[in-house]
Amino acid sequence: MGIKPCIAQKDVTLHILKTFGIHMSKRLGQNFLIDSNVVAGIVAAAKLTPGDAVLEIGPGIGTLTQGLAEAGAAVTAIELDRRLLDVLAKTLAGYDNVKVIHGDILKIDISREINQEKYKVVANLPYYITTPIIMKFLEDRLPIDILVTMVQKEVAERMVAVPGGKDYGALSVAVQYYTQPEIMFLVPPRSFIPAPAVESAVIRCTVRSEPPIQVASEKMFFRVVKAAFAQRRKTLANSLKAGGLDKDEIIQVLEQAGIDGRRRGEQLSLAEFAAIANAWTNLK
Ligand SMILES: C[S@@+](CC[C@H](N)C(=O)[O-])C[C@H]1O[C@@H](n2cnc3c(N)ncnc32)[C@H](O)[C@@H]1O
Repeated sequence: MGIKPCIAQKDVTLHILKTFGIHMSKRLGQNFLIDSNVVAGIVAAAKLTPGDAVLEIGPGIGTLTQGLAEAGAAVTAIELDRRLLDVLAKTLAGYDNVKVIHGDILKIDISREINQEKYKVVANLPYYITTPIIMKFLEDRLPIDILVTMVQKEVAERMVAVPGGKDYGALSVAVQYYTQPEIMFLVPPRSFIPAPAVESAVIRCTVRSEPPIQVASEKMFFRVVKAAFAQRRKTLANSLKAGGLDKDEIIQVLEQAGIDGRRRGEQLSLAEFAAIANAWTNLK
């Protein structure tokens, strides 16, 4: 897909902001999309069919929201910046399939606002809270089937990373435990105003109906993952010690899991983390 910024959309955006006297807030991660190809790419990645319920986080001045509404989605858009509500009332006035709510996505009771059996999350996320938002949605097991979001390129790479590389970490394991993530396309800084300092990527996470591995206790699984990545250079045996096991327990756990304690967390697959967590659970 071509990703040339659309000059017309840039002019429209600047005109709207000027008309409403709005200065974009760095604190709220406001980098607005001005590239209609990127908007179309995000909408396509969400595989929308008319009537699909969509939760959009941070509609800004409504550029992506319009794309979603035109694809026939029933959009619920949550925006924190009160100043943008008047703008959105204007830019989205022609759509009866959009509901805008003023609120903080990390505090709002989402299931009250979007009372659907299944919905999709589509967003150009504020980068300062990308990971907490995605993790909250997944951990809370909201009834989401697809999550399509713009994130920093580095974050996207960490989400899809496989064992052995420098990008593989606790975020990779958690995202891959709950979903099948795919990087859809990269987005250059010039597709936004103001242009961010970093490159971006659109990622699609298809939520799994079942985890890819069997864990006796999810809490224990994530405890092991956290301990293994707390200090990346430590061997697994040392990480487990720091995670709360004594020497004998470590020997037992690793033996039962069939894993060499001299390996490091960054080399372990989800199945191997699960084997350690299950062996640890059996100790108790
Ligand atoms: C990167 S901009 C994207 C704007 C628009 N969707 C676009 O693509 O042009 C992020 C948006 O999220 C909003 N926002 C920031 N923090 C938020 C929060 N905690 N809850 C809801 N919206 C938030 C910002 O005000 C801004 O409108």
